[in-house]
Amino acid sequence: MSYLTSPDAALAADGVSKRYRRGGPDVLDGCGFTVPAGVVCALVGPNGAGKSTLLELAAGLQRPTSGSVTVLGGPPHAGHPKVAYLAQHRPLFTRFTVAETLRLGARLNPGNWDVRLAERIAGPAHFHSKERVGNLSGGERTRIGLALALGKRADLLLLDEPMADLDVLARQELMGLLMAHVADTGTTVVMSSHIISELADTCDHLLLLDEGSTRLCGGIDDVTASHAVVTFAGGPERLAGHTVIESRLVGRGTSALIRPSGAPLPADWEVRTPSLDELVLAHLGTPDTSIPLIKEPAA
Ligand SMILES: Nc1ncnc2c1ncn2[C@@H]1O[C@H](COP(=O)(O)OP(=O)(O)OP(=O)(O)O)[C@@H](O)[C@H]1O
Repeated sequence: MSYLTSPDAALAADGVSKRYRRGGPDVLDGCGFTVPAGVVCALVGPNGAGKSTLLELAAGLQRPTSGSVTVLGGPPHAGHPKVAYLAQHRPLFTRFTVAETLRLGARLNPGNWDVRLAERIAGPAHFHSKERVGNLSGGERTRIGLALALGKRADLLLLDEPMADLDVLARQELMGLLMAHVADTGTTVVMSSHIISELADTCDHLLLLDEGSTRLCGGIDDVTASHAVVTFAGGPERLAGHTVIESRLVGRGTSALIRPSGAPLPADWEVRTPSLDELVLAHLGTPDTSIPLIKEPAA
């Protein structure tokens, strides 16, 4: 499947494969999608699906084995002035103090550094300025990483599990700051996470990876509206003609998550739109990747 790179795309991949070593497995395998500018995109998928690899390709820290990645209309490269990347392992200079780390952020982004936002996230209200980064906890390092990423005033924020090791209050505070920043600036965000319910509240776009391929990509409202949870009396043979993502017997009836064929559904069926959780779980439980599940980008 070919994905045309729209001029409005913040991030696009076309036939991207990635193999880390010769003879090794394809971590990404012909992956294609478009993330439009201005969206907050949830990047989801099981462990090992290739989410971090994809973000590293977009950040220019890895190169695809084949295919192409486009970032803000051009090729990705490390140190892109308009792209900020929060890596999963939060690489920071451990001997630096917190204050030195924020000063480095300012120095690396001359004329383009939001000192107020960076200080709000990781300033004196949170850290003693002489605290060494190497002594901080995982959640505290995440806070510093987010300060560096958001302070950069980037057009594209690539965030690898940004809330993973934060406590509940910090999560609420930093997600709130991130969303306010996005509302103010229109920054595009691609954010991986395993906590789908949290993403449902904050993201408007979905990119679902499984075994290195795109399973679903599109606006969350569009993607959920193109599916239905249906419940009816009788067996699964009544689902013929629809694309069945998941089905199970309930009592004497059937409950299923389907992509309706377009024909009117029988009047005796109960029908509702799935939640994002239901949709993602059902797709990840479906091994058949040949079903055309991906929403094509608009021409
Ligand atoms: N530098 C590397 N060298 C070799 N293999 C790698 C490297 N980085 C990742 N991999 C492999 O690529 C696969 C995908 O890893 P990746 O970290 O991209 O997945 P992920 O979807 O982010 O997983 P998780 O949800 O667990 O963070 C894994 O099997 C991993 O072992």
